Amino acid sequence: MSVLVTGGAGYIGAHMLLALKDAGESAVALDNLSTGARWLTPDGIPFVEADVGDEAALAKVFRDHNIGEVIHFAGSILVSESLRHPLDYYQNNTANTMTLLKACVAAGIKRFIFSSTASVYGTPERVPVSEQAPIRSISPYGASMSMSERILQDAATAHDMSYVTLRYFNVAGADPKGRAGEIGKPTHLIKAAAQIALGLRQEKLKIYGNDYPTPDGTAIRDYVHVSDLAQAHLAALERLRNQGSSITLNCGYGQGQSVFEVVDAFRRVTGEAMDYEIAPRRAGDPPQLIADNAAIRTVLDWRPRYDDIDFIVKTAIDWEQQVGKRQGNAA
Ligand SMILES: NC(=O)c1ccc[n+]([C@@H]2O[C@H](COP(=O)([O-])OP(=O)(O)OC[C@H]3O[C@@H](n4cnc5c(N)ncnc54)[C@H](O)[C@@H]3O)[C@@H](O)[C@H]2O)c1
Ligand SMILES: O=c1ccn([C@@H]2O[C@H](COP(=O)(O)OP(=O)(O)O[C@H]3O[C@H](CO)[C@@H](O)[C@H](O)[C@H]3O)[C@@H](O)[C@H]2O)c(=O)[nH]1
Repeated sequence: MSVLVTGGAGYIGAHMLLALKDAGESAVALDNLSTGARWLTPDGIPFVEADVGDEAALAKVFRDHNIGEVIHFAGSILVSESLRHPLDYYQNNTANTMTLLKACVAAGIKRFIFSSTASVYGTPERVPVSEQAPIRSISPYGASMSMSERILQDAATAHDMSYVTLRYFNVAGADPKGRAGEIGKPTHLIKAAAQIALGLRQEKLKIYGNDYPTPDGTAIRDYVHVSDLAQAHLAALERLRNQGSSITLNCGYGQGQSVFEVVDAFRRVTGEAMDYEIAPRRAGDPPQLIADNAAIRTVLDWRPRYDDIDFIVKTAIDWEQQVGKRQGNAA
């Protein structure tokens, strides 16, 4: 049996494929290459170029490959973009997830892992935020994902499917062996800062807001290394295979860094201070998101290996250096 990884040519999906491959699992990647790239997927893993909104294409994948489980990463991920294009976000994250679930039910898939997000909490009343906190998204992105969570829950209950929904906090860094990393537009803080630190972009880092109600005025996030996140999915898979019940879990380290603290980590890692400028707050950004991760540590026995902001920053820089070279070679 193989694991179907949707969004397998994307940032987190590619790391998941590496983790599956390293664990000796058989996997199939599916991606429409809207933000992902075929070259990011590891060698030896079958790749299907298709859209998760295409029910016929999905039925064919389930027919052609012996799929036992689905891990669903395909989607649109940017909070600020979702405010400008809400309908695209509801289409890609909610409607297309529903199509994927219909295809799974038709194919008799019994185990499903869903990539959700801390954005479902909106602006939490207190941090660390637990899974029991109210769902109060403040962006179409967050709302599109919380709706998918609910659709998955209802479909699973009715169709004898079990699932793990993982609410990721801010995923960052790159494979420590340099086999994968984040590609595409540098909108995420750590990717943007890594490019600036390497001189790949001749501009100052923009810090979106220094007037948040946080100790240094900049927004706080719980940055989780992408390889630790991939390991959490392997543990989730094991839970489902051992007949564990469906569950929704936060995936973050339980500690936050402000934007200034991330800038400081870059200084420690590179030995040079980074030039920055203060810009207005970015719409849709909550002041603080930090995970209460007690549940995932207990239920999945998740033991992060890379919960160190300097290590995250280092792997992000190493990856940008490598991708910079690759693009230089391609030019
Ligand atoms: N990166 C983060 O910090 C973060 C945090 C929380 C949740 N998530 C969630 O994790 C998932 C993966 O995010 P990522 O950071 O790897 O993003 P990404 O953009 O790198 O990967 C998404 C992949 O899905 C593909 N895709 C998009 N729409 C598709 C469709 N309709 N059909 C087939 N393929 C499609 C893209 O081409 C891309 O390869 C998303 O659901 C995202 O919301 C990410
Ligand atoms: O150039 C930049 C980029 C970001 N930030 C700030 O850095 C923090 C983190 O921003 P970013 O890295 O863009 O991530 P988020 O907007 O927090 O969103 C990410 O993390 C969420 C979970 O918390 C996921 O759901 C989203 O998919 C993912 O894009 C925020 O306060 C931003 O305002 C800057 O100050 N300058």
